[in-house]
Amino acid sequence: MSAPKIKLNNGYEIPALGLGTYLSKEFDGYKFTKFALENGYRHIDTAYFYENEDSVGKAINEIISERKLKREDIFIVTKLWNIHHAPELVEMACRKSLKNLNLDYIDLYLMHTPIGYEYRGEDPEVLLPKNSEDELSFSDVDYLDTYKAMEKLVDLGLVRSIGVSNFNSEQITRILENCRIKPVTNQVECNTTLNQKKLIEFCKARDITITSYSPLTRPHYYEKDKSMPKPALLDERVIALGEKYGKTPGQIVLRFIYQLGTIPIPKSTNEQRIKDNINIFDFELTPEEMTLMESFHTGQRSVPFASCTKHKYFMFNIEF
Ligand SMILES: NC(=O)C1=CN([C@@H]2O[C@H](COP(=O)(O)OP(=O)(O)OC[C@H]3O[C@@H](n4cnc5c(N)ncnc54)[C@H](OP(=O)(O)O)[C@@H]3O)[C@@H](O)[C@H]2O)C=CC1
Ligand SMILES: O=C1CO[C@H](CO)[C@@H](O)[C@@H]1O
Repeated sequence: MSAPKIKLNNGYEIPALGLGTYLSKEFDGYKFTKFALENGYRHIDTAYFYENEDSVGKAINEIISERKLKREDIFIVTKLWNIHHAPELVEMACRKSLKNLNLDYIDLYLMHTPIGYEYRGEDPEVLLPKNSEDELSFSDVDYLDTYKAMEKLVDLGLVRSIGVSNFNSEQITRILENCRIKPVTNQVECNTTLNQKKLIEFCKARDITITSYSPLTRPHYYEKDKSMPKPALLDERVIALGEKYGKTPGQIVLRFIYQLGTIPIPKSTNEQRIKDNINIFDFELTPEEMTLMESFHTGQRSVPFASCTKHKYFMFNIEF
């Protein structure tokens, strides 16, 4: 099965579900990206920070050279990391991602967060720089300046679309009031525990899509630590809905995230689950079932960026 496509505000189309790749490193990043592309996925989410752009790119290039897909069939998303926010670093960082991916353009380049970290140069490169108190060492680069440098990447043809990730409504407004090229998406955590109804409505009114990360509420986190948000796929009512539709609980959750009007990017390195996770476009939850799925909302985050709360651009201080 493949995902339908959603039109972006710049005319390009994004497949309505993608493969997440955080923690799918090296051979896994390669093997499961390739498997996903062979099984209907056309949208892959990676990031410079994940250190797997090379593995993901290897899978994409093999699929193209084996003539299974063409480059234009695949929508590849990667992200500018927080150490590269200074405007003079943005083009270099993008070119590094392109080199890692071994591609000549990126479909969608996102600013990973509005928060900049200290840049310590290339040798050695430090992705999570710490100060003497062992806290993250921030930079105070204005994300608007970073965004304007990203706009130039579109002019250069290095990226087709740009967007943001982990931005709140005020930060989105500030970008919209000052940008030349609108962001096409805001990639944020969105799942049953944090269903983002207000941010979805806010972005929709401005023709910005929401891409939903951690759409399954990170079941592997809850398994290890019961203080983490509980994934709805463990709930007996969701299991019962799965039985009704002949779907797994994970498919019910992903269908809910899709029916909220967002683009889920579930991560999996399990062949059966990779196939299942995209097989959600042949059934529909009723309004009553959507209400049930909404009842799991508590607002608790799986990815709270707790080490960034002291930064002036910390994004989760306001309601949405
Ligand atoms: N922009 C940002 O700041 C962020 C972006 N992301 C992106 O979003 C992607 C997805 O989010 P992520 O945090 O990985 O969390 P997810 O909610 O996608 O959860 C991934 C976990 O769920 C398991 N899983 C996958 N499918 C199923 C299923 N059908 N039923 C039960 N368990 C399942 C996986 O195990 P298994 O592999 O064994 O199937 C894995 O352990 C990331 O990989 C990344 O690409 C994530 C966080 C932050
Ligand atoms: O993309 C990401 C994956 O998850 C990490 C946390 O576990 C985040 O820090 C990062 O933004």
